[in-house]
Amino acid sequence: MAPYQNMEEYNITITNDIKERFSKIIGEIGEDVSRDGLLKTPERAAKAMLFLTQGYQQDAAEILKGAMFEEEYDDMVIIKNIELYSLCEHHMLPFFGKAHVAYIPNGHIVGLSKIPRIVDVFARRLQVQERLTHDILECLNNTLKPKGVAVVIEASHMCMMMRGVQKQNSVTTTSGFRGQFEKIETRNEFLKLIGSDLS
Ligand SMILES: Nc1nc2c(ncn2[C@@H]2O[C@H](COP(=O)(O)OP(=O)(O)OP(=O)(O)O)[C@@H](O)[C@H]2O)c(=O)[nH]1
Ligand SMILES: [Zn+2]
Repeated sequence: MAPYQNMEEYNITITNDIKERFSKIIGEIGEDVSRDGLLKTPERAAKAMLFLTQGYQQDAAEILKGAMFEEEYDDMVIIKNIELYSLCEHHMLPFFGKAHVAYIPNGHIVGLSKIPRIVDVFARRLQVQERLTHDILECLNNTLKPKGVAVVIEASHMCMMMRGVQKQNSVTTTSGFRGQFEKIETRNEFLKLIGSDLS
C-alpha cells in the first residue's frame, strides 16, 4: 500500500495491472485480443477476479464485533443453507455449495446477517474447503466466544467436474465442531436439524 495515495488509486492500479496480464493470457491461448467481443474482456475479468477475492481486504472478526449483543439465550442458533462461492487454491476454479453454521451463545448473540457475511469473507479468497471450514469456525469461536460452534460445508468443485477426474455428482462434506458440539448428542441434534446424513 505504501506507494499509493489512497485506496482508490491502489484499486485502479491493481485493476489495470491484472487487466494487462489477462490480455496477455487471452492472446497466448490463441485468441485475438483486439476482436470486438474481447475488447473489454481483460478489464471485466480483472474486476471479476478482484470481486471474487475481496475477502483479502476484509476483517471477519471486525464484522462480527460490529453486531454482538448481550443476551441470555443459551440454546442452539442455526443458520443453514448459506450459499457460498469460492475459488480452489490449486486451479483457481470455483467450488460452490452450502454452509451450515451453528453456535450456542455464552452471554452474547450476533446479528444474524453477520454469519453469511463472514462465510463470504473467507470464501472470497483462494481456499481449500477444509481451511474455509476452519476459518469460519475459529473466527466465531475466538470472537464470539460461544459455548459451542459448528460448521458444515457441502460443496462441488469445478476442478473435479469440468477437468481432471470429471465427476459431475460428487459432493465434498467438511465439518468442524468446538465446545458443546464436541458432545455427540449436541452434534447429532445440529446434524439432524440441518438435515445432514452425517449423524
Ligand atoms: N483437499 C482438498 N483438495 C482440493 C480442494 N480443491 C481442489 N483439490 C484437489 O487438489 C488436488 C491437486 O492435486 P494435483 O495432483 O497437484 O493437481 P492435478 O494434477 O491438477 O490433479 P487432478 O485434479 O487429479 O487432475 C486435486 O486432487 C484436487 O481435487 C479442496 O478444497 N480440498
Ligand atoms: Zn482445484
